[in-house]
Amino acid sequence: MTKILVINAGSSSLKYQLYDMTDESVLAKGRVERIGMDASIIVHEPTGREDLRYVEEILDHTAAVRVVLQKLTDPKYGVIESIEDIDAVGHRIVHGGEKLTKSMLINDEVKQEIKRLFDLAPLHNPAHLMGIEAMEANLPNVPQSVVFDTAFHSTMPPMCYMYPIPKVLYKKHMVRRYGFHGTSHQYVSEQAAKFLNKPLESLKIITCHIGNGASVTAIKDGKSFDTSMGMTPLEGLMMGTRSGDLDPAIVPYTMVKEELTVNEVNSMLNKHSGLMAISGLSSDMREITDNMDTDPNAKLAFDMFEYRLRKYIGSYAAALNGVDVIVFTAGIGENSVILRERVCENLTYLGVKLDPERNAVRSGEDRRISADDSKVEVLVIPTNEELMIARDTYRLVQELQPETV
Ligand SMILES: Nc1ncnc2c1ncn2[C@@H]1O[C@H](COP(=O)(O)OP(=O)(O)O)[C@@H](O)[C@H]1O
Ligand SMILES: CC(=O)OP(=O)(O)O
Ligand SMILES: [Mg+2]
Repeated sequence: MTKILVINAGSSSLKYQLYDMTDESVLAKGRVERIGMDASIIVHEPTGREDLRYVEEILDHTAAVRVVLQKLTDPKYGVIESIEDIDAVGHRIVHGGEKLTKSMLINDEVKQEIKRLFDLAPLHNPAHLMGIEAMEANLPNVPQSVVFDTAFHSTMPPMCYMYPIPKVLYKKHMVRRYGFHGTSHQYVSEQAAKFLNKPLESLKIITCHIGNGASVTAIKDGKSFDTSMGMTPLEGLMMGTRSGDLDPAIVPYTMVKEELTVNEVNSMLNKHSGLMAISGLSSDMREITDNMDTDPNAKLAFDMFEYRLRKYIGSYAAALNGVDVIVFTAGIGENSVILRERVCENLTYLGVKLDPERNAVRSGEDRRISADDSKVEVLVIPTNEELMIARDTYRLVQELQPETV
């Protein structure tokens, strides 16, 4: 029971990693992108072997799952002999709501609940269910588990998760803050404590997961106290294509002025805002930083992104009454030297002192980027949501079949 396949199904993509849990090694990973469009891109990277990349029409998630299983067992590019060698499948699920607060094996009730939450994560949950059902169709006898982005944040107190609006909306329609990227915030906070060789419970930590989707979490006693995403992954920071926080009055106002439907305004805020909207250039931080010295729109996009992130860090330092550790992670957090520099140069009032040489190092390792005399430890910890999902899945299948342990 050691080979665990981890699936992260998005609306138009499906990412996968196959682990051997005897030593937590990755046997292969890859992704199918542009599912349902005319030219899907397939990337398969078996460890220690030649990578494969090609274009083919993949109509839906069931077809994408078939491609993944074929690649994993392919005579040339495969890493296992048969799909029977896969012992369990773990799925990332963005929204678990109030009921699904820990990782679990999939059953009909769990699937129903994921479905009930479609409205709260319209970009993510429908795709996850497609991924689950496609896997079930292809591997009917293999146990499958779900690991929720929201789970780590279920420790938030009501003061942090309630919105100051009529309570009936919470009772009737689940309107409250849930938070996301929890698997990542949890992983990097645990790694940070290990790196510093200090008990996790003794640290006040602010974790910044800055990828295409981005969120900040305030962690105390090893638990999520507050986080920047809310009922949906739209609240909080400015992101690649998402607005993050704004005056809610903008929604009805623009709907009236521009004659937008509910779907159109949702799409505007989720898919056509953020870095993309302000720069008019790209949602990709690399393109923004490459162009910001010459393009004023790219500069404004970067400045807003950085400023909004810094304000959250400041407010979470207030929420925790101080901060011992700031962690940067995910695509931008791990890679953008300039973003980390700009954020930290304006946090000196907290006692943050960045070491520019350490900050400039490019590496896939956990690392300190603050100076030795900084009052706050500033770390870069590469996230690994897939490993967390594989670990939880492995634990759940072991509990299921204790005789094989
Ligand atoms: N070297 C780099 N410098 C700056 N930004 C980078 C670099 N590499 C990746 N990124 C940024 O990371 C973001 C994607 O992050 P990622 O965590 O992969 O997002 P997601 O998982 O939400 O798709 C993009 O904005 C991309 O530009
Ligand atoms: C919750 C969320 O925003 O996820 P992602 O960053 O993968 O879009
Ligand atoms: Mg991500």
